[in-house]
Amino acid sequence: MDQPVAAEIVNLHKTFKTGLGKPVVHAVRGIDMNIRQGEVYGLIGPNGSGKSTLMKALLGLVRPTEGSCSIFGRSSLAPDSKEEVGFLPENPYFYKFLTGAETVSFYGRLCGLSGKSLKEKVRELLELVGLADAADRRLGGYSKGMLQRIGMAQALVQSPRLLVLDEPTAGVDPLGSRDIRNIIENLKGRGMTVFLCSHLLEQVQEVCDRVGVIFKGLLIAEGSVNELTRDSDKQEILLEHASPELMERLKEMVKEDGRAVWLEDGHPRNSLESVFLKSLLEWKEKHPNPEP
Ligand SMILES: Nc1ncnc2c1ncn2[C@@H]1O[C@H](COP(=O)(O)OP(=O)(O)OP(=O)(O)O)[C@@H](O)[C@H]1O
Repeated sequence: MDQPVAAEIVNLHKTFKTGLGKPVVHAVRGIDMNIRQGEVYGLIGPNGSGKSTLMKALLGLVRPTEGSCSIFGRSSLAPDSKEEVGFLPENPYFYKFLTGAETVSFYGRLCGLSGKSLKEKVRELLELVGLADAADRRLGGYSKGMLQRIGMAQALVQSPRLLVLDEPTAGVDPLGSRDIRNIIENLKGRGMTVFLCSHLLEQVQEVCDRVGVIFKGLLIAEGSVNELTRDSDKQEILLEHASPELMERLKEMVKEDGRAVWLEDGHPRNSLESVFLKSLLEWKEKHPNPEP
């Protein structure tokens, strides 16, 4: 049975006027989409395809030209719909002179937290995003990946049930991206619904349960990662240490059956990103205390 819906987008259209006598821009052209409770949904699409506009409409930051958006059954245009949602924008701005702890505390106060509960929340979130050790360092000295993680802590400060992330790993190196993916997986394990957009397809593939593909304001494909990536016309057999003779025999058998058979160069490929991460992890294991 399908999970209950966390966010619903119905026949969403958004056009922008760009000036007197100039043509309007159709950023989103009639999108229907559901984000189910507890899932990680990834929206992918090239630059200018309408991802941010759709997210902003869902967050009630832009008013639909036509159609509607709702979060846990409440219209996105209603102020109380914001109570359940945390947002990390594409290029968040933070005060560089504040420390990590002060930053999260600042956003916590804006959300009405104070005293012991605020202190406890700040500690818990810095722990969750892996910045407990950097809590008292100023943001001016944080890396891009650390800033994105502080951004996630900020988005989580009011304990939302839906987390919306606009390009959470943009400009972050593969190690930093992996940290962010781990946080998303951890949040999913705690029952959080996550809606993210990205053009880093491989990362979306690794972390998302379902993916929507948006192009020129239209949702042109949607499904689970398995459904979308499976080539149902073909089957792949992986053999360990197969001898050339065995390979020849197998090829002959398949040919006798009248089917096409391909033998690439014999070995399946890992993604460059997974090779890069694996090499770094192996090196770190071998060098637990590297020289600075
Ligand atoms: N405020 C605005 N005024 C006019 N046009 C806009 C406005 N916001 C977005 N657009 C246009 O709407 C279209 C979709 O933009 P949007 O930012 O939603 O795309 P995107 O997929 O998020 O792109 P990117 O990956 O580059 O962030 C683009 O043609 C953009 O120029």
